[in-house]
Amino acid sequence: MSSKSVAEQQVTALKKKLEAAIQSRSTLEEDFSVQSSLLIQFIGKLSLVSKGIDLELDNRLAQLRTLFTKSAPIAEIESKIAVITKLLQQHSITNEQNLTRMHEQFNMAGESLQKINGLPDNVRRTLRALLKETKTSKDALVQYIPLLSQLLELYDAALKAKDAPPKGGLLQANNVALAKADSKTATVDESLIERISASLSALNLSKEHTNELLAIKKKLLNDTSNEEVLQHFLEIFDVIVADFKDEQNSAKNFLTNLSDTLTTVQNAVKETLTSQKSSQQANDKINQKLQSQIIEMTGTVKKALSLDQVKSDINEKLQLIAGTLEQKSKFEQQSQQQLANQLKEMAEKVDFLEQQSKIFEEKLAAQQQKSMQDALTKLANRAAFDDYFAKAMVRFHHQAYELALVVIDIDDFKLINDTYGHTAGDKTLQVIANTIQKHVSKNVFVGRYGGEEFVLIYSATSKAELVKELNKINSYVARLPFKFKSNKVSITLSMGATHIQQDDNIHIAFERADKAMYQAKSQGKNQVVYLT
Ligand SMILES: Nc1nc2c(ncn2[C@@H]2O[C@H](COP(=O)(O)OP(=O)(O)OP(=O)(O)O)[C@@H](O)[C@H]2O)c(=O)[nH]1
Repeated sequence: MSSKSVAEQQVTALKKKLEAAIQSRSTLEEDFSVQSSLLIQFIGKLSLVSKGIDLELDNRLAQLRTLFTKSAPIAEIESKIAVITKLLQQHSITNEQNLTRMHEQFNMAGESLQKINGLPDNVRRTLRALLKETKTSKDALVQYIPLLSQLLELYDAALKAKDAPPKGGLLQANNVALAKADSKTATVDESLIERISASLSALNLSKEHTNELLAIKKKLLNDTSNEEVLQHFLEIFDVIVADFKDEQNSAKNFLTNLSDTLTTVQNAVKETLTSQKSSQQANDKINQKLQSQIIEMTGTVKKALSLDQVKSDINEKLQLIAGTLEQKSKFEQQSQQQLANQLKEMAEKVDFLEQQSKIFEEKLAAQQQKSMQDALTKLANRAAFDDYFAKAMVRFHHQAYELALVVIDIDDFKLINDTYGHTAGDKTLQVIANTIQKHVSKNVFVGRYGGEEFVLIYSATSKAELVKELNKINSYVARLPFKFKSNKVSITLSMGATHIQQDDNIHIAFERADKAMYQAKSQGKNQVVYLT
């Protein structure tokens, strides 16, 4: 074959390759254009979805779209995508946080609604189902929208039920706060008054203020409008504030007296020291005078020429010395008297101070005792019980002994309050407290735990003895001749008892005794239940 035909063949082959290359490039370009337009569409949709969420994200997506339309270099497109990816990651984190917050807020709002009294049954049921459904968090915020709308509907239903006549049970507390204008006619929240009355009984004020408080409490229990209740609450606050002020003043007075007395004693000591100093100086002067008189007399004797002259000189000088000695003795007497007076004065001041300290100490001791005593029943209060029981538990864990705890609750006490009034309830509490105190064995701790609950702590009593004694107390109480509004009433107790076990702590032991007491209630009340 000639060299020309070889060249021609090569050219033809090259042409073919070129055509194939052009063909595949145009296929590639077509593919790229199809994929670019797909990507542009995708970015367009992404922009639509994320529109308004973040201005920067909006702008970046728009820029990316433009880069694709202009077929910009890949490197430029890549850097834009990196920025957008970062922004999207941040949004994903924020979204997670929002989701958690929304979940919590939703549940809180639902639970708040659940707590409202008097919610209609259907609303309560739907709410319970709704809250059950949202117990676990949703995957997207958008899923909360229908749930929120349901919750709003329930709130709406609750509000409508509240407005519906009669029985203002629902949202009653809000009513009281909101409708000042209606306060003259709104129903009085009796449970609130009962709670306040019970808390007032636990206050330890001075006798005078306790009487004032009792008078207001009496009025409070007869109040028929919220306005009166509010007025009496204000009066109660005034009495409490006045009592605090008195207490503060009495402590302040004592401290002022103490400070005055100390200042006086300090001054007296200072004066004594000064007068001692000045009397020392005066004494020195007299001694010097005496010394010079004696020296002078010795000189005169030496210089004297005749015995008569000596006699008369000595006589004269002795008189002078006697005078000075008399002066000295008078002066010494005077300063001793002065010193004795000053010491007496000081002793009186110290006595006075001692008396004052004693009074204050007694007052402090009484105050401390009061703070550990329940004002109504005069039994040990909750704080005293906590203290006593904690110490008993420490002793028990150091060396085990028969330590038992009893929780007592008066049966159907609310009924006494509701039927015969709070004052009758208070009286009942006092009588029952006295009866328990009177019939428990020696060395048993008796306290009022709060409300109509009492606690006993036994330190060396077996189960059999304990249950026997509790049953005895129960029957004493049941036989008490209560009479309210000429009705004979019998009051009973439910008691829960337990002995402390080696691996008990305060809470476990108390819970067991409390559980035993509730068991006594559920088994029909008026009985003792012992749990091991
Ligand atoms: N008078 C008066 N009542 C009090 C005092 N402390 C608590 N209460 C009332 O005691 C009552 C306790 O009632 P509930 O806890 O319902 O129990 P209950 O009526 O005894 O019923 P059970 O325990 O089931 O037998 C409430 O009415 C309280 O207001 C108080 O110091 N004085």
